Amino acid sequence: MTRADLRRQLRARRLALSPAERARHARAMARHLIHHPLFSAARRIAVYLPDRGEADPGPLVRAARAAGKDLYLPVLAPLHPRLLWFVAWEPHTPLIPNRFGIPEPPVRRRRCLPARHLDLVITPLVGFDRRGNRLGMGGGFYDTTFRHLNRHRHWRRPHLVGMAYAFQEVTALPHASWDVPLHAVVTEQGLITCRPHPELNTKDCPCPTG
Ligand SMILES: Nc1nc2c(c(=O)[nH]1)N(C=O)[C@@H](CNc1ccc(C(=O)N[C@@H](CCC(=O)O)C(=O)O)cc1)CN2
Ligand SMILES: Nc1ncnc2c1ncn2[C@@H]1O[C@H](COP(=O)(O)OP(=O)(O)OP(=O)(O)O)[C@@H](O)[C@H]1O
Repeated sequence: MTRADLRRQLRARRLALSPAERARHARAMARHLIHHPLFSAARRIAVYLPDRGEADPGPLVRAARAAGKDLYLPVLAPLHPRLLWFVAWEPHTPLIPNRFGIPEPPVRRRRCLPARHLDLVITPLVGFDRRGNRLGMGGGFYDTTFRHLNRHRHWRRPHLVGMAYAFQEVTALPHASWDVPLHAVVTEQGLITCRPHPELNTKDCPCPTG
């Protein structure tokens, strides 16, 4: 099966969930994450606004606000085809649809945070495997934005955690040189800590520069 076929199939399955199932799974995902050190240790957390059947970070967002965390949303960087900026998101922040129709806050320089200053990034995804390979919407946005995690082995932040339904897991996704592996994936069934290929395992090994 090609990547495009796999995307189509998994996206259709996501869209077929009922609103009640979607809401129940979203609450379970939040429960699994808020009891995990990845969440408790994080102060600056990026989330996303769910689009066309994506897992809903809503309950997690409410818990994060209650816990006093700072929240950020991805914004398509102007003048760059594949880069995301992260902009502060408070309850009153106005939102404007981007070119894909996904709402985003307006870019104000003092509200933008460099991606490497985030502690935790909750990423949307279409498919994932247990090595942390991620199939996204095909824009290469998250890989481009967090490529420092591959290039500089001593940079551990932010932690990238995918949010997905358990049925979005596939046995193995092909790995491209620019893919930035996910640290973990949270589904309605629990939190999966990913184990990258040994030769790609840059984050769990003791590192002289780290
Ligand atoms: N909710 C959410 N926000 C997000 C992402 C995401 O995957 N989900 N992104 C993650 O990167 C970035 C936006 N990337 C996106 C890439 C493609 C499409 C999309 O709808 N593609 C169309 C075809 C594109 C076209 O022809 O214009 C499609 O697949 O139907 C949407 C978002 C930033 N924000
Ligand atoms: N570092 C890079 N160098 C060159 N091309 C890249 C790089 N990152 C991404 N791309 C391009 O972006 C395209 C989409 O990448 P990929 O299929 O991995 O996106 P995705 O992870 O599914 O999408 P997204 O992160 O936006 O949800 C690739 O086909 C490739 O052409």
